Amino acid sequence: MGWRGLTVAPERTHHLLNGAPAYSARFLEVLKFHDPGLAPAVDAAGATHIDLSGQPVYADRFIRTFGFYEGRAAVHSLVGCFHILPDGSALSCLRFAWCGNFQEARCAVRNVEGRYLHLGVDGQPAYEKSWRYVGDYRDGVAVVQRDDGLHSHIDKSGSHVHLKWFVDLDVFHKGYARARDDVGWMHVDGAGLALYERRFANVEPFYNGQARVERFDGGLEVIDEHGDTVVELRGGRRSEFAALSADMVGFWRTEAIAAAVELGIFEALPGTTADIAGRLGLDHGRLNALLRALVELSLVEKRGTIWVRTARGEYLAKDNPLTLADAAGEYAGPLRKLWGSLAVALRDTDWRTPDVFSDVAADPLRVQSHHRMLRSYARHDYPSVPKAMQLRGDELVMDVGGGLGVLAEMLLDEYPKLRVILLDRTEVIAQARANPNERLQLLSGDLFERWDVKVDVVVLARVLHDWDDERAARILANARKVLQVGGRVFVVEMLIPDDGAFGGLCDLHLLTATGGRERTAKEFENLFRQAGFEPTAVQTLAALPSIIEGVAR
Ligand SMILES: C[S@@+](CC[C@H](N)C(=O)[O-])C[C@H]1O[C@@H](n2cnc3c(N)ncnc32)[C@H](O)[C@@H]1O
Repeated sequence: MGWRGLTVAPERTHHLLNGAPAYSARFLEVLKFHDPGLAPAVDAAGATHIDLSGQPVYADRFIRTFGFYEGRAAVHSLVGCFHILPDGSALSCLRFAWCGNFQEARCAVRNVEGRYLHLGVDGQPAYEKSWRYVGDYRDGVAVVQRDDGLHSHIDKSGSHVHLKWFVDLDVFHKGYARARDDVGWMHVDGAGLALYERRFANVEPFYNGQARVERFDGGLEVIDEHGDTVVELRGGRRSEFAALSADMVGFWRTEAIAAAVELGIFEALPGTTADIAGRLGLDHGRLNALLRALVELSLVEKRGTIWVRTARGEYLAKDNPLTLADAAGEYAGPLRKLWGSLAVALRDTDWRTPDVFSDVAADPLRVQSHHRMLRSYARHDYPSVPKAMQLRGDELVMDVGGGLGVLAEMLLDEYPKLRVILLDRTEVIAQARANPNERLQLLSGDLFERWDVKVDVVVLARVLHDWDDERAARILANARKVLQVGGRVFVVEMLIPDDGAFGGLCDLHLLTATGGRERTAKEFENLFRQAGFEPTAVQTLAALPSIIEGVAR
């Protein structure tokens, strides 16, 4: 009988053979035997591997040892983690922060810089790159996660199996992999293409052509490879009636948040109800009602008798650099009023597009608040944009409709020799002047008038989505005029997919607020071509916006 007949005794101090101790030695702990007949064991001196007779097979001791896989075992030592061969010698001189087990002649490790990669059988990196995370190989393919959190598949040489990236991803089981996009889980084929349009809360791998999936309403069903229902295993667990009712009163949330901000609740925390009521001059009972609603919205919580802001509630504090306090007022006030005309906007061909920027300009207080709101979104969404743009670093960049200059400043920080011209409306430029930077030139101007400059790069961050195709094309035509052939344009915008509903409500928001629209990558590329740009790349970022890049022809 070989090592397969040995089992770990219930006390975990030795192994059994046919129910009797396989040897006389006792250990602090033993694990299962693996090929070639060695088991991890811990004695008073440390962690080692033992043979079938319970004898340590080498003299060294480690902090921790793991089972042999493909003739190599991971060990933790004082100088780091590495693999040993059955005689206890190190596979290579490399040391890691963590080592996995060999599978299919590859092994996942994390190096001391915190980066993951795969080793080959010689213990050396199997390819040059390193990743935020890597999984084990299965049938020659592994999942890797890049720094922006998205996942894809690589082969054993580290090359991409396809160029699709997903929020979450699994290895292939019988030709299909489980994958998740922003909407939900699906199955993809070897090219990374979705097998069907539906998305689910969860999916299992395909089993003889069918897979069990959980719908977003909690229902369970078995689907075929077209995503069609074969059999329903459990009906929806959430009531569609209740879900619809909750959607219809979505404004309760908008208004409760705006009222709390207006009353200064988030500045008055932490405190007891009596403290806050006293500070803000509010009725105790009504304040309590508001605080309870804010708990339901995960914005405050009660610790003992003290109300405190939650991590989410912190974003409503007015002194938070990412404050959404201004957004709360905008959404409950003027922007909500514009939504009230949605049916008119959709139905009436002569509906007049709102001029939100002139409306904002007409109220000096709203100029401040509206642009603080945009500044918070920019601070939140743009940190990865400058690096992703991969500029040379010495260009003159024009940030058109650049607002208070958040992206411009991020660009100047990333590229110390860069110069930026920021163009925006007069009242916005006046507010932007509060943050002078000698490499930043502020220019009052109009998106639709001639821009009297020559630059190397034009950036349009969340500008085109405010306008219909005709006006977006005019802005891009202006961008083309300030560039020479070879000059580059970067559009930073959320992309909506060719199929599917993602971004649908955002699209309606733009229609009501500015008469604008969200666009697919193809729609941007068409606009680029009309304006004399050749589309060159679309980069998806972990944050909401993508970067659509073009070169002036
Ligand atoms: C949605 S904001 C984007 C701001 C900034 N780029 C960002 O991403 O945070 C649109 C910007 O376009 C500016 N804008 C709107 N109409 C304009 C016009 N006719 N001329 C110049 N700028 C304009 C607004 O003032 C605002 O700063």
